[in-house]
Amino acid sequence: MGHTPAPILITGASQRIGLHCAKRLLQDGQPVIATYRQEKPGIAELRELGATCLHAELGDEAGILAFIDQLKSHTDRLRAIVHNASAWIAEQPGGDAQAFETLFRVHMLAPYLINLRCSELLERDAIERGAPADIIHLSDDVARKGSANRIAYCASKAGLDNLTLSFAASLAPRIKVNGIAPALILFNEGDDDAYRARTLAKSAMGIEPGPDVIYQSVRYLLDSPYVTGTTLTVNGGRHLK
Ligand SMILES: NC(=O)C1=CN([C@@H]2O[C@H](COP(=O)(O)OP(=O)(O)OC[C@H]3O[C@@H](n4cnc5c(N)ncnc54)[C@H](OP(=O)(O)O)[C@@H]3O)[C@@H](O)[C@H]2O)C=CC1
Ligand SMILES: Nc1nc2c(c(=O)[nH]1)N=C([C@H](O)[C@@H](O)CO)CN2
Repeated sequence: MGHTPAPILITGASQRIGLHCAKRLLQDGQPVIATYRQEKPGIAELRELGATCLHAELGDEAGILAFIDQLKSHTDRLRAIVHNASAWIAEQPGGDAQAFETLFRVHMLAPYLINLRCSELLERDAIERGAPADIIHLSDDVARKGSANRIAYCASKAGLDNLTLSFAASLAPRIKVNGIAPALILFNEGDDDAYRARTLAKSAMGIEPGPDVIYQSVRYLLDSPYVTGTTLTVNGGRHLK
């Protein structure tokens, strides 16, 4: 029986939501393995807090497989996997096959291969603890209705929602698999006032909530012994307008 809790893997944790959730989990006393693509100040922060930070290029198969090998050289068990890494790419006129493929790989192929090849690490922890382990997919509320200007992004997130259902059926009862579908959580630096006003008006709550609402959702899913195959909508009531 391992005395130290098994780590939680969070992909794309160098900034914003992933970084916030990694820091909150570390504050909870939970070991974290964080992936990054570019060395950013957030990675130095996580190292300072004791996280293991591993480089991962999740936009191509070779990078995904290389990361899985690297991960397995660092741990033989995992409490949970949070698939947070994401590229928010808008459509180019006429489409861009390379962008489409990158979105598919980051949002679907990486979770697919990591889940299939690392479920043994989750099962090992679940058996040791006598309680289920977790996989959490960060999706997007926009998958519910489609997106006129991020068609490929949205389709890849819809595919991720379907992976949640299949993996939940396949991995129960030792591993729960759920999604979180946010709408606006955090604006980006370049978002101008007009865009911000338009976006805030799209939800019933009309606020930019910040990343802790996602950590709260992650915490709920980790702590529930019964919820699986579910995608939590964290959208401020966007579907009501
Ligand atoms: N922010 C929001 O309001 C919303 C967010 N979401 C979802 O929540 C999650 C977190 O959102 P947010 O924090 O804004 O995400 P970001 O746009 O900040 O992206 C998170 C990380 O993904 C990593 N990433 C991107 N492409 C790759 C790649 N090819 N390989 C490896 N890593 C990659 C980046 O790493 P690096 O910086 O090191 O390159 C980045 O730091 C995402 O899945 C997003 O789709 C959904 C709806 C709303
Ligand atoms: N990978 C990302 N996905 C999304 C982002 C982001 O910054 N990175 N941002 C959004 C927006 O919040 C959008 O919902 C409203 O501006 C959606 N997905």
